Amino acid sequence: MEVRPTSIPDVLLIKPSVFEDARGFFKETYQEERYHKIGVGVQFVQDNNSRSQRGTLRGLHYQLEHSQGKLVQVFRGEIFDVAVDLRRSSPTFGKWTSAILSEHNHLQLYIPPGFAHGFYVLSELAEFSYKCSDYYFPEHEKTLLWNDPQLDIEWPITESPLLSEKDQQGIPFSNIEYFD
Ligand SMILES: Cc1cn([C@H]2C[C@H](O)[C@@H](COP(=O)(O)OP(=O)(O)O[C@H]3O[C@H](C)C(=O)[C@H](O)[C@H]3O)O2)c(=O)[nH]c1=O
Repeated sequence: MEVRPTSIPDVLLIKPSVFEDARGFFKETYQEERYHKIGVGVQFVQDNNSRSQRGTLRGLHYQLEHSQGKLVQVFRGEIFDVAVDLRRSSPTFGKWTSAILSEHNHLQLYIPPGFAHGFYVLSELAEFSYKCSDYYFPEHEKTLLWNDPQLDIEWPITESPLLSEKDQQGIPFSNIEYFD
């Protein structure tokens, strides 16, 4: 297992050990003791899975109350994954970091509570799977505008993305509620 730094210290890029043989491969996608040791300091309580077609952009979402830490990964396809630091007291407040996660690189991104999260699908199809450290509370969910000019996220977008109704009406960074 390898842990790689990202441009935001608390966001970790993790490469699990992958054991390949003539049948295919095996990897542990989560192991509490080992992940706590490398800094994944949360207890996960919910697993999610979404499937998206090429050009889909989901995000940028966060729960202001019941903020969720997330361990995200892709089991099919490839995505451009983004985390935005919304913790006002953080030295990287308002900064974003990204990673290409794919079925081939096996990379996982750990995003602690206090961040907005989203991704853009680069492959024909993306099977996205992630662990959350708190439950889903739709009443507390917020959507940060994915293409907010102040954040200036460098999405590798080739055409206008496929967005949900909710994501089309994201709130600009200057108007959202942040974490202390
Ligand atoms: C997130 C969630 C959604 N849902 C239901 C609510 C809707 O009926 C349906 C689709 O929800 P939504 O359009 O919010 O799904 P995404 O756009 O993939 O949302 C996720 O997108 C970004 C990438 C995230 O990081 C968040 O985990 C999450 O907000 O699933 C549930 O029942 N439980 C849940 O935990």
